[in-house]
Amino acid sequence: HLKWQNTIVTFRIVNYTPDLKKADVDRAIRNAFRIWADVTPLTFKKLHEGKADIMILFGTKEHGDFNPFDGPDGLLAHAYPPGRDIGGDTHFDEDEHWSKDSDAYNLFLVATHEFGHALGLSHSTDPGALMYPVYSYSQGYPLSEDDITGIQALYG
Ligand SMILES: CC(C)C[C@H](C(=O)NO)C(=O)N[C@@H](CC(=O)O)C(=O)NCc1ccccc1
Ligand SMILES: [Ca+2]
Ligand SMILES: [Zn+2]
Repeated sequence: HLKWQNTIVTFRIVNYTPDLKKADVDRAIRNAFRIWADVTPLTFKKLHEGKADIMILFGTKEHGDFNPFDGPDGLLAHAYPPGRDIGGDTHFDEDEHWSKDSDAYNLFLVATHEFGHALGLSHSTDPGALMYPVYSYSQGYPLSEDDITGIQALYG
């Protein structure tokens, strides 16, 4: 599929980074989903066990999907487009430092970018877009017009 067929999309945080308090990870993930929920008809439901649409985990190097991470910097995270099984799953490179401020790398910002992929967006060529391929820290609202146009072309 290009997109999720249900308006309720489930997610589960399978493990946590030691870089942040559990509550900070939960908040960053919740806020990242809210950004997309606010511009689509989608609702995101957190599961505490079992198989969710979007399984979220932190791992290093080879972490179970044959798309290994690469140590500090470089690849930060990846997410699979909508679909069964690995579809939607979102993985973060635990060899990065995850932050809740301007320190590299801000978990909320990276998660919002990754969930864009998990909802079906690919990269943008617009340097002001959150879906631009390269991380850059910014405060305030993370989505550009380009991001919103993109997601509403899929789910609007
Ligand atoms: C080819 C993919 C798998 C590269 C990967 C990515 O885009 N994941 O969504 C990634 O980690 N990209 C790095 C940049 C790079 O590897 O060149 C990145 O900063 N991604 C996270 C990001 C990008 C833009 C805004 C916020 C977060
Ligand atoms: Ca890395
Ligand atoms: Zn990306």
